[in-house]
Amino acid sequence: MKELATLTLNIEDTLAFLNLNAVKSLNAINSAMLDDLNEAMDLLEADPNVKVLVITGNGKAFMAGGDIKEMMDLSPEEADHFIAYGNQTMNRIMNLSLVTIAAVNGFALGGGLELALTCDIRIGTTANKIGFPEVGLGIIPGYGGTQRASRLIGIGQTKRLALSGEIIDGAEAHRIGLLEKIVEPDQLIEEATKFAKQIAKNAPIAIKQAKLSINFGSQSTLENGLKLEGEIVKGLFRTEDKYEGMNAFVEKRKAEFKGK
Ligand SMILES: C/C=C/C(=O)SCCNC(=O)CCNC(=O)[C@H](O)C(C)(C)COP(=O)(O)OP(=O)(O)OC[C@H]1O[C@@H](n2cnc3c(N)ncnc32)[C@H](O)[C@@H]1OP(=O)(O)O
Repeated sequence: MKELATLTLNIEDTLAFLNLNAVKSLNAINSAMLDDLNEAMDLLEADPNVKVLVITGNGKAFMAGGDIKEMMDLSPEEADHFIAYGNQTMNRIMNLSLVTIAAVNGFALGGGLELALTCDIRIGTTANKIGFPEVGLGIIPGYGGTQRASRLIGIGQTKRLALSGEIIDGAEAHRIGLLEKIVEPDQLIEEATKFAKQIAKNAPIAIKQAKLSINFGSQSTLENGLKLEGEIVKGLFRTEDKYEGMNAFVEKRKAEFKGK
């Protein structure tokens, strides 16, 4: 277990658990947390064994957003740096080659929702309070929220949240596609772990390439996305894991993937 000032990182074989741990401020994200997130990613990138990362928040919030107390006195130039550092960190999380699951507990507001949006999968709870309250503070989502949310749930639902500051519950977030699954609060980590294990048992290169293909496609034309997908599938036919997966099916046994 690695314990940093604002979070802990626990690596258990092929799974990793990152718990935001600035409980007193409801895990509000500030420069110290951005530093810690980058240090955690350094550790994750150095461990090729880890296949899936689960991010959650200790206490009653996944994250209550950007640290208003740090932001309130920033000059526009300092704010530019804070936003750029945050964006660089969020992009780094989104582009991690391992699979990321946001286990969204309680509040996920502003930067908290933006962090969840960088993850590949969002599992929430019936007790969630989710939204973009930034307009009530005189700003807008600045860690990619207006862009990533509209790609996930569409322009209309994103405007609904980002223009009004409306806070929605888990059931509504699930209904509009902001959460892929919801469970009761006491089931959250169990469900996220179960789903992480389900992902981790699949062919490692295939998992990474599926993520890459989907992420690339969400930012490109259909034509270019299909081209990349085709190249990836062709490449996967050269892997040992493809032979193992298909042979195991025909031989009616469990595949033993090597990530080769
Ligand atoms: C680039 C990114 C930009 C952004 O994300 S802008 C920020 C967007 N987020 C928000 O506007 C949400 C702000 N927080 C709240 O509205 C409330 O909190 C909640 C509704 C989430 C929870 O309310 P309750 O249960 O009454 O708790 P509490 O007493 O307000 O919070 C406990 C402590 O946490 C601090 N805190 C909460 N959110 C933030 C934050 N975003 N930045 C800095 N501190 C925060 C509070 O001040 C307080 O601290 P103390 O006990 O010292 O009074």
